[in-house]
Parts: sequence; structure tokens; C-alpha cells
Amino acid sequence: MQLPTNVSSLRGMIEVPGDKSISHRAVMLGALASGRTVIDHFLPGADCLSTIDCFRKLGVDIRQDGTTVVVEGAGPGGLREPAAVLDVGNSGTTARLLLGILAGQPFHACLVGDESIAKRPMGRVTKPLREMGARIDGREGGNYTPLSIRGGALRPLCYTSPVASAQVKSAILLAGLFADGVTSVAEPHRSRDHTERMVRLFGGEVNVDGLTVSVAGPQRLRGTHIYVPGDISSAAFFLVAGAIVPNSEITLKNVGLNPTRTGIIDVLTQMGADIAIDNVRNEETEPVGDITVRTSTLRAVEIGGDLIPRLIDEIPIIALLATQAEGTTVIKDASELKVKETNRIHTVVTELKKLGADIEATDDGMMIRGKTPLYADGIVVDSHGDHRIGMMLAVAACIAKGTVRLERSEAVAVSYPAFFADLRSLL
Ligand SMILES: O=C(O)C1=C[C@@H](OP(=O)(O)O)[C@@H](O)[C@H](O)C1
Ligand SMILES: C=C(OP(=O)(O)O)C(=O)O
Repeated sequence: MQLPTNVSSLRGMIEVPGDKSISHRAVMLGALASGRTVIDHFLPGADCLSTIDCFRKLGVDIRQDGTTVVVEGAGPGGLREPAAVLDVGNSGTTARLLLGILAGQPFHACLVGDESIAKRPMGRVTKPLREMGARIDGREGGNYTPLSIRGGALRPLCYTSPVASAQVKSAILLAGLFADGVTSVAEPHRSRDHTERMVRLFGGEVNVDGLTVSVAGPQRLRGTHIYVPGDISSAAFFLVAGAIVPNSEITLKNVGLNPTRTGIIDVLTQMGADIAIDNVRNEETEPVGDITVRTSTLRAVEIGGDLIPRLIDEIPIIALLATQAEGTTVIKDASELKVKETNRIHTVVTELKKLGADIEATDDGMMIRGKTPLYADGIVVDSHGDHRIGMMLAVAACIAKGTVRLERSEAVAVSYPAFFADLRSLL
């Protein structure tokens, strides 16, 4: 796809699609609950559609019409042994959270995904789920897909996770809903807490004590109504576009502002960006607001420590932002980037270098020197099949002179099917 380049301004308003993490969880908890769950502003991206497909194969009646989803909850003991393989597509969240739920079911299931999923470590969830009593086999001792699992009769577990990962935490807590007794997960830094908030919304109980989260099982959940806030990880591409494209002003409506996700706003603020948040309110259990960003003069920052889990998926677009900030931006403590849809340290550095960025990979992150003009004379960039790399490159092209083509642009449909249409609406 030919990308817009040398853009003179981006102006207008966008309502970004529903949050991917929350959309997955709404379907999953809705499937486990007793009674009907209605989900509004659901993200109909490929990853969340994979979650719906897996739960339909587990016997759950789910109707999806655009951004509205109605789940007829299966209730306790209501999921059925699937006759077909469960295909999680490109979605790590589906794979890991689903394994947690399957660990609590007294039947057999097989789980596969695409080429990218086959490279992503599953041992981080299969190991603790085995400790709880699930029988799991798979490639390389159960560290990679394809996996097969037979669950049921779980023991509770007190688990200390070596990584700050909401997928690990959620998989264990979801399994804990089926175990007899208290299951807890401690993590080195706080990861996104959508599972905790949503279990409560479904009438369950979750305790949070510092960095330890626990659930007492077994628990019964009741179907509910959920409005999914706009995804701050999708908004991030336009927050950065608004800050780095000349003469720009972009307003993003109804964006989720859960503090475990707002690291991108902290970074933009520290860099000196012209950004304002209005109309903050609570939608059920998640805070939501409108964000306006204008073209800004930016300075470099250091990003690491407990900020990393709060912006982990935004690091590709933050790397682009840093190319337009005065000074050297250092991103550290971010080794987790190596096990995402692609090795995002490698793909970000390779692709931004093609456009003239002064960027280098480090062991656990990257270093970016700015401010550097980007050029794109007939250059071909590649998403590598990674949605966030594709969207970052489309924003990079906006400030590049020349022409640039994006290979594998269709990857954006994983989290933001209307991304290119929304970008063009601001031109
Ligand atoms: O729980 C979730 O919904 C997610 C958690 C994060 O992954 P990790 O748990 O692997 O950090 C994030 O990168 C992913 O996009 C979604
Ligand atoms: C890492 C991501 O998702 P997942 O782990 O669900 O594939 C992402 O959306 O950037």
C-alpha cells in the first residue's frame, strides 16, 4: 500500500475502536457467567474475533453484529469439549487467557495459532497451570503451540511471576476461579488490571494487596452489560501523529484512561507535548476521557522500570516519537518486546533505519537520537505481519519526504481495522 507522505497537517476528531484487552475479557467472562452479557463498542478486530470463534467452539452462543456482542453465558460446568481445534490466530491474549480457563474444564482441547503465535513462549502460563493440576502437552515440552490441554480438579496456587505480564496474571486468576481455595499472583511491576476490574463487574471477588492479586475459588459470575472504552493503544498512533506532524490538532473521543495503561500520556507530557485531557468520567469500572493533542516541540526522555508495562504496546510508536525529540531517548527494561507479534526491538530498529532514523537496538530496548528528518524516496517498509509496526510506519510516512510503500499493511486489522480510513479522514 502507498502511504501518505509529506503531510502538511492532520486535523479533526476520531473515536478510536474499543479496547482489545477489555473486548477479549468481556467475551471470556461473559461465556463463563450465568445469564446474558451485552457488550457495546466491542472491537471487531481479528484478535477479538478469534476469541469469539474459540468460545463458540466451546459451545457458547455468541451473536456479534459489528461492535455489539451478545453472549449467552454457559454458567458453571457449561462449556463443552470442542470437536475442532481452537485457533487463536495472531492473538497472544486469546492463547494465554484461554489456557487459564481451559485448565479449569474437565475435558480435552487443542490450541493452535498462526506462525507468529508459534514463536511466542507459552511456558510462562503452561508451567503454573500444570502446578495447579492441568495436564498440558505441546511442542518443546509445552512451551509452544500446538498445545493440548486436559483440565479440571485444580489446586489453588501462590505464584510469583518473573515477568510483569497481565496475560500470565490473568491466566492464573481465571484458572483460580475454578480451584478450591485462594490463588494468588505476585508480579515485579503492576501490569494492566482489566481482569481484576471485570471479575468484580461480573459479581466476583478479587483482592489486591500491593503487587499481589488473589481470587478465592470457586466463584460464580453473573452476566452483565459492558461498554468497552476506546483503546489507548490505538489512540497512541494519533497522539504521536498529532504531536509530530506540522500544523496538527487531533481530538480522540472516549479513550480508556485506566492508570495501568496511560504510560504513553506520561511520556508525551514529559517530552513537552501539547496535550489536554477533558471530560473524564467512569464507564462502569474503567475511566474514560477525551484527549486533544497539537503539534509540539519535544525533548528526549528515559523510559524504563515500572513505566514499561504501562506502555509496552506503545513502544514502537514512542520510538518514532523519539526521532522527533531533541536529545537521546533511552528505552530500557523492555526485553518483553522480543516476544510480541514480532521481535519489536528488531523490527522497529530495522524499519525506522530505512527512513533515516538514528536508532540502535540495545539488549533490553533501544536508543534513539533526535531530532532527525525522515526521508522515503521510493522506500519499501514492512509491517512484518505485526499490526503495531504497520501503524507506526504509516505515521512515520506522514512526516517523511518522498514516497513510501508499506508491505503487509493488512496486519493492522488485528487491532484497528479502520486505521487507514481514520488516518485519511484527518488529512
Ligand atoms: O493482557 C492483555 O490484554 C495484554 C497484555 C500485554 O501482554 P503481556 O501480558 O505479555 O505483557 C500486552 O502486550 C498485550 O497486547 C495485551
Ligand atoms: C502484544 C499484543 O497482543 P497479543 O499479545 O494479544 O498478541 C499487541 O496487541 O501489541
